[in-house]
Amino acid sequence: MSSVVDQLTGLPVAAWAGLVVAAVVLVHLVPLITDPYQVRSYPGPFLAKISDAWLGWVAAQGHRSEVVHELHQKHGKFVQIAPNHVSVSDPDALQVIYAHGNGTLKSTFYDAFVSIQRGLFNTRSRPEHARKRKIVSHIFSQKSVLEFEPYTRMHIKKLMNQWDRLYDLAMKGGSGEEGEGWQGRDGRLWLDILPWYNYLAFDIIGDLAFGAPFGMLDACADAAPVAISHEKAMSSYGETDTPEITYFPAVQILNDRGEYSASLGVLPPHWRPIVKLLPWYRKGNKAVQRLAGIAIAQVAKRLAMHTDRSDLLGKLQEGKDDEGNPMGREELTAEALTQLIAGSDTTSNSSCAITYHLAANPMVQQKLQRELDEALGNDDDPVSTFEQVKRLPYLEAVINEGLRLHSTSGIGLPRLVPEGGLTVCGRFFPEGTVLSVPSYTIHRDQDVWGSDADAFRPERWFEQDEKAIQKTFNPFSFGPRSCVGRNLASMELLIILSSILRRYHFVLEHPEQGLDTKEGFLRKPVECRVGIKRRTV
Ligand code: HEM
Repeated sequence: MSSVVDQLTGLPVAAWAGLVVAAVVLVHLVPLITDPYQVRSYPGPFLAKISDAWLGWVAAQGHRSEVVHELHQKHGKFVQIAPNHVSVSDPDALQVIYAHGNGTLKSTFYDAFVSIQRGLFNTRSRPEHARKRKIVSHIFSQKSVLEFEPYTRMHIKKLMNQWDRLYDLAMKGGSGEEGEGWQGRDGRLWLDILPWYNYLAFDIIGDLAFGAPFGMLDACADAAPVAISHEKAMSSYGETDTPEITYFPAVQILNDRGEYSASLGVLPPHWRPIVKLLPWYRKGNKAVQRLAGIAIAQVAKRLAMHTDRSDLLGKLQEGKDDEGNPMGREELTAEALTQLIAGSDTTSNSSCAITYHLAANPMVQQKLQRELDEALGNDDDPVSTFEQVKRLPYLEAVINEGLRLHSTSGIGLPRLVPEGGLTVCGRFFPEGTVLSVPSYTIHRDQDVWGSDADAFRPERWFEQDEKAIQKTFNPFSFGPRSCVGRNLASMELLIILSSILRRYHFVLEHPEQGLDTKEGFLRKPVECRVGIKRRTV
């Protein structure tokens, strides 16, 4: 043995390099030849067949949904996107891959999203998920969500006050930097609405999940308190003192974290410790730490308040599992963090994309405003109530059409085939294969949505086969891991969009440009510059 070691250590550098290259080639070619998941016959890029690096690279570029969509357009229903991963673009596959009872689990992709400890979103264990979901699901029941309405409406009012203030200044020829730069021109206030929707969504979820808003709407800035030392903050659990904090841009941190985790998560787990050393991934890893620091700082502050306020954290504290046990503080912090991540930029990016499409389609905007004026015309309060807008058909169609076309959650959410394998759309996949259905692609399926599937046209929601539409429309995913916050998300979108579209008229600043997006785990607009005119006094 020692002579083999002696011979190897005595090799020249060139021979070492040759050995490393040979080992890398072998590691990639053996699975291609032996085809343990029987996926080689599916079409897809050659690089994706031999290495996970292809999908990792595509994810890091920020347009995974579009790239996978093009592959489906070229190759059809089944596309191999990694050595053990097949993307299936068929609405029927949703019922099999994501349904209750078929035994699929979240893949190792979700390990890249863990911080503090596994939360409802990233736990891969079925019993652990069932336990958490039982505690959390009643918090998001329709009845419970209505208790959150006053907080939601209060922050929407704040956003409108800020826009009104800037509008009045703009009409006097003012301009400034608040948000991302604004100015008055041609009787309109011109600004990027994306940061404002982010301030709004973060303040709402901050208020609900941590007992106080981040104060972004007041400050007109992206800044959240972060615990400086996690270890120190964590070790003070049970004590009344709060951790030392500093301020970081939370929206930026969340974007960095999403891009990092979505790219790291598609790489094999044993590569990840090495990949994390690369500069781009190091920055993402820092974002994961800082995001955890936000939850630690906010939960510590909230618990020190000793209030009986009816919010998400209060309800999480009251929740008990089957044995009657409440969550410990670390789990509580991890779940509050889950809600911050899952419930903030999902709502803001969806609201932003929907507003973009309304500004780009003046006739649709006009029709929506007519419906809003008829339903709310006499009400002096500029912020609608859920009761007023929950059954406005055109508003609902506009929101659904925006969620369909933009697909905030657009990538195929990866699920692991269980023991015994799984048959999907007539094809058998053995245990260990990763399968996913890309929402972005099925949201553009012309057999379901018609030949104008790429257009923003809410009218289609009244025309097309409702059963096919409901089976294919997948913004909140499907089955046991579907969005637990769906009721809250729907309430927020209804109130935000009805209030804002009733009060303002929107046009695009650059109508010739499409909506530029960047995708990590979510598809996010990069910016959305519009001209706002106030419709009501
Ligand atoms: C428009 C807004 C929203 C969209 C499009 C959306 C979409 C989704 C999707 C697609 C999933 C499945 C993720 C996966 O399987 O990897 C999910 C899960 C989840 N969402 Fe949402 N969501 C939204 C708003 C919210 C809100 C407001 C909350 C709560 C504050 C929330 C909390 C969660 C949680 C905790 C999960 C994990 C559920 C589990 O695994 O049991 N979401 N969401």
